[in-house]
Amino acid sequence: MSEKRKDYLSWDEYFMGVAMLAGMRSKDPNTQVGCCIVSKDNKILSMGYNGFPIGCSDDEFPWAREGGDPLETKYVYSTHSELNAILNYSGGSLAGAKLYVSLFPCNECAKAIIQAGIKEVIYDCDKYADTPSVIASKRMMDAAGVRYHQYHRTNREVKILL
Ligand SMILES: O=c1[nH]c(=O)n([C@H]2C[C@H](O)[C@@H](COP(=O)(O)O)O2)cc1CO
Ligand SMILES: [Zn+2]
Repeated sequence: MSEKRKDYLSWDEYFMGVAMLAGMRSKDPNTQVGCCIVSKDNKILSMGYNGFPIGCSDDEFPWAREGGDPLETKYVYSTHSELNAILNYSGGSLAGAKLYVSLFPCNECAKAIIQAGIKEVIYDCDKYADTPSVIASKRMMDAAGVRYHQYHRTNREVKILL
């Protein structure tokens, strides 16, 4: 009798992989972030990546990180992957859901995560851990009882021919 496959993706690999794939849609030249929101029973509810809002052209709005004029940087225009994933959900409540994201959520996304009732955050990179934004984010999630932990990389390489 043939046995079941052994090298299938774990739930964590699957959802973080989906988050990373969503991030590949980002036009941000410096940081591409992807997010996947999952129900308690492991069903994908929503996805998102960082980009400008609908109607704000990727070709007309600025992607610069710095410069004298803040209005000529991406920061005042880009919607973060986590907020996009929350806003993309049209199915009702996200209460009790888990959120997979390739970069630790900032303080603004933490507010949205908490208010949406999301209870667990699984993140990959935490490259802005020392910034006030991420420190504030962790403080709010700690206070609100949102658990967060880093994704354990398995270093599995996934090859998809597109
Ligand atoms: O939580 C986040 N989610 C998210 O989507 N982003 C996006 C906003 C920007 O487009 C980009 C950050 O750009 P940069 O690393 O160049 O500062 O990542 C940034 C954060 C910050 O942690
Ligand atoms: Zn954010």
